[in-house]
Amino acid sequence: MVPPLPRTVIIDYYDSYTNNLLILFTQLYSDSEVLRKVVVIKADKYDWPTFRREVIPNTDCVILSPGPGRPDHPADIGFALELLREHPVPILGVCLGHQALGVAFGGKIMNTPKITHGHVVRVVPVSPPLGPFASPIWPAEANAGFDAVVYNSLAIDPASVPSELEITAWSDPQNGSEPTIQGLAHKEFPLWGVQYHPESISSTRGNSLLHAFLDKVHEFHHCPPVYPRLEKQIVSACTYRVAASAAPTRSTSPVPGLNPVREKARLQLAERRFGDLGKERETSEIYERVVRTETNRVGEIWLDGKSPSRPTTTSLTAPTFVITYALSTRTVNLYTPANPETPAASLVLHGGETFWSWFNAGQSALAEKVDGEAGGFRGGWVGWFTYEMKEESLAGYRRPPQAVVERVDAVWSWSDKVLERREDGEWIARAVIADSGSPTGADMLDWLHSNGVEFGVSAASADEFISKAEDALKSAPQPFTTPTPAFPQFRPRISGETHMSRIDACREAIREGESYELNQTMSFIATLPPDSDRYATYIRLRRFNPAYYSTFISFPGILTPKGRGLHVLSSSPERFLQIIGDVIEMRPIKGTARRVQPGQCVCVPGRGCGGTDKGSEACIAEAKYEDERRGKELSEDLKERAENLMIVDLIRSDLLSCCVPSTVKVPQLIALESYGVHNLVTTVRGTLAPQIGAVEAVKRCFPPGSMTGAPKLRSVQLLDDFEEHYPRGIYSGALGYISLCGSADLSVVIRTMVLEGDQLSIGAGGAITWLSEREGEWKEVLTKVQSVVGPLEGL
Ligand SMILES: C=C(O[C@@H]1C=C(C(=O)O)C=C[C@H]1O)C(=O)O
Ligand SMILES: NC(=O)CC[C@H](N)C(=O)O
Repeated sequence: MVPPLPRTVIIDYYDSYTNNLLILFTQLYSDSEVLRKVVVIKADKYDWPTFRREVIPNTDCVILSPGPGRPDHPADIGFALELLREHPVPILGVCLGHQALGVAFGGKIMNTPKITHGHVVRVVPVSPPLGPFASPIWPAEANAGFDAVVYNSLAIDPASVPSELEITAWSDPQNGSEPTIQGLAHKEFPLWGVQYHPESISSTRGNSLLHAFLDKVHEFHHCPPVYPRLEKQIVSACTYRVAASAAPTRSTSPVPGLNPVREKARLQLAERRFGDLGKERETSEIYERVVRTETNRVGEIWLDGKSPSRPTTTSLTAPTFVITYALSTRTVNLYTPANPETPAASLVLHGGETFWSWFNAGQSALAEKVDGEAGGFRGGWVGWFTYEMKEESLAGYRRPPQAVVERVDAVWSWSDKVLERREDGEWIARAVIADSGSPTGADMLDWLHSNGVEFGVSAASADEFISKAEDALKSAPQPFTTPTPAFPQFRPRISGETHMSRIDACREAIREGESYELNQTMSFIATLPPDSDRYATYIRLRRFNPAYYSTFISFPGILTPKGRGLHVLSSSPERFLQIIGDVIEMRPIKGTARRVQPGQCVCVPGRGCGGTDKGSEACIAEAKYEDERRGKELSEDLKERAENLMIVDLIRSDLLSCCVPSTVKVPQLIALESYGVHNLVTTVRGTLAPQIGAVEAVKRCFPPGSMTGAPKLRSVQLLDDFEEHYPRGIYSGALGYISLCGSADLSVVIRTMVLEGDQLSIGAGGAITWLSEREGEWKEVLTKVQSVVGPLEGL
């Protein structure tokens, strides 16, 4: 029987897996019960005297989360040792929390004999069973051993286990190394710890462990029929409880207390489908005719999505204004077509406002005014958040010394008119019509409005656009004549040796327990020769390396520290986050292997053509065989699978911060997808909690976990240092659309050329784990860059 749910405080040591514990709760209780009774609180939210005075009397049990660092470092573990020694309520420690239990009573920390992150090990409870494994709730058959995932560099030294504690489980020596302690229990008090991660997607018996713990908690409190609600002030300290903290910020209307008056200004979504018209046409030609000829625009956008084997929707549009944001001065600049090189207006954000909250409130207000079918890009925002926007999204982030130069840290442009090409080739013209006036009602909208910006166009203007699109589709095809010049040769910004020494530093940090995985990156640079056409360069890119998120975005007027003009030529294969209706999906990629290129001969003497008859049937068959072999090898590689699993668990936890807890699921775990390179891809999906706007959801998951490593916060801070605070910029950020209706689709910005002035750059990196080899990782970086820009200078 499942006991009534006690009030549970989960203390989060800034781990990226903590929220996943909520999933275990939802396997035993309903979402609404979990939302009422379980809170996640950051470890530094309270000091010990305050926690003891205000939280302890209002909680029935505590869970200590996993985390980076060591339980014998007060900076990492806060007041946990005092709490454990005083044990006013039952406590369950997970990984770092478990290690803290050992240390609190005198145990010592050592490096585990085999540092392992993201691997499944066999955990074997001692016999006769003790602690949780002796509970009547715990399935007896699991005492023969069960599979669980571990993420640890450190462990309690078995020789140091204090006499008050007993070991409840070991890792199976058949795991290939000396057994390590996997469970501890206090002999007298209800204090338990597990070294493994019961909440990982690939662990078994997670909810049995939680059930056994809660049963113990219930017994400790003499089995009351029901537990009280959590106090308000504890609830408001909770970090995942979406409804509490997601209310739009500082919206200036409606007036509280009044029935909301249905505002006059509404936005209609109009569409015109063209059936078979122009289905056979080249997208580039229509783009040139419809978008590039537009005069009232600040740039051009081609959300291309040119995947060879996975059809995607394409959107073409000429944005009518663009806003940029600079973190260092907290300034928003507005550029309009009247003078695309000088901001028409600037605004400094004040107080607790961030660009995220300001944008979210504006977009949420817009979404409320939309009439028409949601889903996909219906007009609205296209742009990106650079990696540096983590400064305003990541709770606990220690800001670097402010950059002297004012960078362009976020860019979002607006489009009312979009020409879409559906997956099946059909063209659709879309327009946002505002015949009843432009909406206001949030700071962002009011500011834009006061600077002459209108959302939506008149019905007449929409008709004009539809006719223009129709004319283009009906026009006589003209062959593409723009020459597509070769890419300039890129060179690494730092040497391979330097990158590899940073890899060593990453591994050292992992050895010390500071991180489980670090996505270390660097950049490659080139100068675009004068007279080069960036559009033509993009055309070359989409031929050379078509990808699911292929994109061309160009703002010639924006001023960057490297010169005027900011352009993105992207061939990212990776989805960061998609929202359709209330379904949110993320698709992290981890695990990359080189493919056999079309026409490449990989035959060796005795196989295929033996290297003597390139292009022959035997040669082609061997190339196919070798390509598949590389894919299979990647899928079965334990190191690559572990890298992927680590990010999957992190992404689940990110989604739990904005979704209804029980809805966060992994429909596809570690699948092979092969486009320009072979990749391992996982799909994680959930239902967005009510009141969470699209921008807020992006913020809660930003920066993309596959570009940081895990745990996210500590890994990001370490990488900042290792990468010497060189800004990653658009690379590693998120790029795509946020439709005014609330749908969104953003890629993780990888495999992408960024052009600022005439300076081109492309970033690349890879996940470093304890098992990484510096040469292999360096090669992986080169593989990724070469898949986009071809041969590199001097390499
Ligand atoms: C860091 C990059 O890629 C990331 C790292 C990957 C990996 O380690 O296998 C795969 C895809 C991306 O999430 C990059 O392409 O620059
Ligand atoms: N996952 C964890 O909690 C890790 C704990 C500790 N930092 C270690 O590496 O062992």
